[in-house]
Amino acid sequence: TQTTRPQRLLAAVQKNATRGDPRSVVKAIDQFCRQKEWAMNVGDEKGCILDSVVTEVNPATVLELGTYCAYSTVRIASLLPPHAKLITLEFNPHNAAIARQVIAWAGLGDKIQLVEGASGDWIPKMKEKFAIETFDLVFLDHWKDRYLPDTKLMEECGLLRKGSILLADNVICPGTPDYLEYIRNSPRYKSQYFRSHLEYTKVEDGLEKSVFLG
Ligand SMILES: O=C(NCCNC(=O)c1cc(-c2ccc(F)cc2)cc(O)c1O)c1cc(O)ncn1
Ligand SMILES: [Mg+2]
Repeated sequence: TQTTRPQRLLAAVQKNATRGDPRSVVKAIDQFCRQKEWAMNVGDEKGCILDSVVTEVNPATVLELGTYCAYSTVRIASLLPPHAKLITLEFNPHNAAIARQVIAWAGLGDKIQLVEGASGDWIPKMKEKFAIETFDLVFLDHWKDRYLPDTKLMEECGLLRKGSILLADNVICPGTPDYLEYIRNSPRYKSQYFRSHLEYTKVEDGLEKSVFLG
């Protein structure tokens, strides 16, 4: 029977990446997406911007919304300090199953907790379920119409502290107009746009980095 794109992406990781070497997993996925099939990973160009933000923030707690095949999950976790924790939420059970295997191949199982379900359901449970106070860094890369409601929900649930960083993918393509409007005009955030391109293409896209001012 026909395989899915996430299954073919996982096969490329298992074929071309070295077990326990997260950067080789990232490289294998980028090669697959450039040479074989496009997939909606943040990619290598925006990935370099993501790397620079992660190393600058040096977060102890990270929340990723939208795991997909765990490309950015592995990319972020490979840069975290020893006892840091990354929680990643994925709605789609098939994607989650593939992501778990990519994370395992990278050898990052002890840094990453993958949670299956809808972000709107899980965000209010974060504190009690995962003994989290606040997140130092949030990477938004899930459904584009969930960025704004989930950001408001994180504020309401006290998951952001003065200095928490939100980094949002795809603010141009596919686009998150309501989120951009809110975050750029809210007195509670200081925002900065990093211009780039949609993964593996020449189409404009970018990342929006926002500091929560408390
Ligand atoms: O997270 C869930 N989907 C992936 C979100 N990510 C995207 O949709 C996404 C899309 C694109 C993209 C860009 C151009 C184009 F022509 C087609 C797709 C790029 C990206 O970089 C993304 O991140 C999800 C699934 C589900 O069933 N329920 C809840 N959430
Ligand atoms: Mg994206």
